[in-house]
Amino acid sequence: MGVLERVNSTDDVSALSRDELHALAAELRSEIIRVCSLGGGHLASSLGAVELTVALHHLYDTARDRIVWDVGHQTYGHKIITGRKDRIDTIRQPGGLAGFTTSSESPHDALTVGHASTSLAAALGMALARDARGDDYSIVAVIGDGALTGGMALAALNQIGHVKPKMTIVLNDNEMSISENVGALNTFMRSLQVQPWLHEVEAQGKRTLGQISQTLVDLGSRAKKAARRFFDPNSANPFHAMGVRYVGPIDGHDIDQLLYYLAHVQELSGPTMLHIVTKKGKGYKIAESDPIYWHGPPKFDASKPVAASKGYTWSSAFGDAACALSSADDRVWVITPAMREGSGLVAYSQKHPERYLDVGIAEDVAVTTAAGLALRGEKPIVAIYSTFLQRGFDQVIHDVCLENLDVVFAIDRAGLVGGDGMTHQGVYDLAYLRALPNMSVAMPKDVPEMRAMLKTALKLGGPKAVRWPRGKATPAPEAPVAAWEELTWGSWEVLKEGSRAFILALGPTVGYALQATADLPEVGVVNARFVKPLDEALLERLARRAEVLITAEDHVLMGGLGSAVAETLVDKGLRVPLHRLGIPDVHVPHGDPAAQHEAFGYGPRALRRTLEALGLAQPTLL
Ligand SMILES: CC(=O)c1sc(CCOP(=O)(O)OP(=O)(O)O)c(C)[n+]1Cc1cnc(C)nc1N
Ligand SMILES: [Mg+2]
Repeated sequence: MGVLERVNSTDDVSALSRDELHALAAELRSEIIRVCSLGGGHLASSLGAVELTVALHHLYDTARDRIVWDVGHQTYGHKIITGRKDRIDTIRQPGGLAGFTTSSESPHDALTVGHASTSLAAALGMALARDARGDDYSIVAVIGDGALTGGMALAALNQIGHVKPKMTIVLNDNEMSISENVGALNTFMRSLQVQPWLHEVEAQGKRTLGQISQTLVDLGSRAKKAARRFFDPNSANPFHAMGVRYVGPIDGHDIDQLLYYLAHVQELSGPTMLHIVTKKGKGYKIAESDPIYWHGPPKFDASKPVAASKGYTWSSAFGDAACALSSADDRVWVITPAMREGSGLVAYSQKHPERYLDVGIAEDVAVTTAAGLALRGEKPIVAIYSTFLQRGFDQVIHDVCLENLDVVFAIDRAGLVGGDGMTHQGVYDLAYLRALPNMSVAMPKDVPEMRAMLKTALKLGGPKAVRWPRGKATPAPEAPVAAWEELTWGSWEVLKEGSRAFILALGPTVGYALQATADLPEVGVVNARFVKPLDEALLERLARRAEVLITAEDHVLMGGLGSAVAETLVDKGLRVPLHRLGIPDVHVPHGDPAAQHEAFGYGPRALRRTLEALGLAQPTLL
């Protein structure tokens, strides 16, 4: 029987011998590969955190002590050994385990996460609560080098260094975000990592000295640090400077080292950062060699893993459009907050490196850097997921809209996103952007319209958001920017006339509406492609003719297209009945977006049922 079979609780992990811990790590690694091969998932990050996971669960009672994982995507091993091994095959599947730590799922999950850089502030709060109550449980925040580029993390570190609560911060440094990590801290961390050979000499020296006396080992270590500071005062460690004790870097795949340092650090007062160096994808050659693709692969054949093409997606279309727009106008820049691959910008970053900027996981910095560029006459495009734009919302108001600057927001993953679930749904941006003076928001039905919207937005200037969903797109023939359509900003298009009713559709629901009404000449379909400004003149004409209007959107109802239409009808005193379809006031978990669209009433079959219920279509027997 393998060790993992005997692990049914974290108490079991605490009781394991060193050899059994090593065996458990190997079995966890195989299990993570197997699970991700079945349904996809965050493979490389979880593989890189295996030894750390085993060491933490051996040392800490995680039902009581708090392990605060940043992002929480690297926790497949954590989930397996905290009582969820029998359900781990369901991870990210409809009704299955979440892909990130989720407090409702297990007492071992300290909090619900998915967005980066929150762990340090959350851990600080937990430490304050613990100390205020006179409790003595341990708090360990685990933050990746990518997540540490987030402003929240650095601001929290500043506070932690000031308040000095007893806590451990494990910096899991694998030199990767999703792409290669960026920034000065990343460069500094590289300087801390001396060449492997020097590491080996040092380790050998420690082993030899250790056979004589541990005190000598400690003395040697202190002498090394003193010498480093003496010969190179600039090696002043920023973490030290922020009042956080720094220890490391150590090998994050060496369980013995991890146990030794974690146990010692645990005894120290105040906050201590333990810097561990790991390899993203550790133990799975193909993931080690390509941690970018294997950060979050779709399902694959574990016996012969190959990186599969994701096909032509909306992100591909945007990447191509950005390349063309930047070639046509040398004032066009593209800024991404650490989502080069996800936003389809690999080719762009190679073709226009001089006008490409990856600011790290720092959406606020992305937005305000764009504002700075626009203030000097450039034409920046902020390429950003809908969910992550939430991190730069104040900057959109304060730094872009107030000055009415020429910044285009190219918003990817607008709508329900599937496996990433609750923390990543892109379903609020219409509501929060629509409210901003000077901002406008559009959503194309297809790639030519995406191109037209981006071109027109850049030409008109001012803050403009163009949003599109996750997933496949229908390619359009290549064409020079000069040949791309220029739109009348704020104009809708009637795709299908109707004598009795109209569906005002947006993005994916345009296709759904055409599908649901193909045999219904009395029901028209409008591509309501601008949510701000609405096409008020057309809306008024439709409202005066129709028996009923229906809005259908892959967005929360509160504040979306349907709200905008309702407000306008009321303001204009138009009494036509309005039927709004979209996401109700709930957090939507991971699942299959198409099935969720049907469940929320705006998929093609659900739309048809609504038309039947409104007497606009014959009820079907099915
Ligand atoms: C899952 C997800 O959405 C991830 S995982 C990840 C890289 C994290 O790098 P880190 O070094 O912290 O961890 P590593 O993968 O182990 O190297 C990013 C940028 N994202 C997207 C992202 C972007 N922006 C924000 C605010 N949160 C998230 N989660
Ligand atoms: Mg990393």
